[in-house]
Amino acid sequence: MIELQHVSKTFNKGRATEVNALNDINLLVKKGEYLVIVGANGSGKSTLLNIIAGNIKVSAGEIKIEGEDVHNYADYQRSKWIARVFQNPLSGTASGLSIIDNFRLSAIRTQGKNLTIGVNASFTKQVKEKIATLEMGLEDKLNQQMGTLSGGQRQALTLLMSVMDDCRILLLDEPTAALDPRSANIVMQTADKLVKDFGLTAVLITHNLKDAYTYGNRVIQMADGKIIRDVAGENKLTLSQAELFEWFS
Ligand SMILES: Nc1ncnc2c1ncn2[C@@H]1O[C@H](COP(=O)(O)OP(=O)(O)OP(=O)(O)O)[C@@H](O)[C@H]1O
Repeated sequence: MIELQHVSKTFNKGRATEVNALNDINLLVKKGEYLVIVGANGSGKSTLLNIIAGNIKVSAGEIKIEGEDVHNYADYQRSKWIARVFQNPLSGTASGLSIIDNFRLSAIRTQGKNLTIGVNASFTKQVKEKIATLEMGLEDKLNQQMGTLSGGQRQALTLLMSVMDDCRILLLDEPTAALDPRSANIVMQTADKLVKDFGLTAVLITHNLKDAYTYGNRVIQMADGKIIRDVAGENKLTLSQAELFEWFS
């Protein structure tokens, strides 16, 4: 669960370049909800995601994650709950390491000093089984360098790593913007499956009408740092693509 109360963010306060990126945002994303955020360039979508992730501090307001007040927590302190997938497939994984070493690194990051991970055969088996669910044939290439994989394969593996970490919240920041349509489809479908299978709370930023239409059970539109439209459940299902198209401007 993610809860924002009266959250505002001003960049460059007091200077000629001052921007009110977020204006008094109130938002409750319930456990298991898959929220899609749309809106024009500069409407505040990334700032909102960065504030949830802890990459930037709020100028005013409160933020709770899984019921805990994380107002002053940095991103690394929030990483036990939050996984994030960025636009650039290179950001989620280490190119020079193998697939299995990337999974080890990811597990060590969240499980701290549990050094058994590195030598544990059951860990490798577990990773292999998880990767097989992607149906990309990567389960037989655990020792292949991550840098040799396609962008779509890397994004799908990044998604898997985040759920193996036991994260409860998945932040998807235009995860398919740099991918060809086929890879983009695989990544979006993988994310959707993981959100459902693991009951994750997810937030997706997208400029893609089809993705906003197809995925998620709630959609909000941002404009000038505010949430100006918010539709969930049945009402999202009945929203037509033509109606949703209006939300992108
Ligand atoms: N670090 C920063 N310093 C100064 N201004 C910023 C900073 N980050 C964002 N802004 C400004 O805040 C406003 C909201 O930006 P934000 O990136 O959140 O919008 P967005 O909806 O994600 O846009 P896009 O769709 O183009 O990614 C914009 O006017 C932007 O220029």
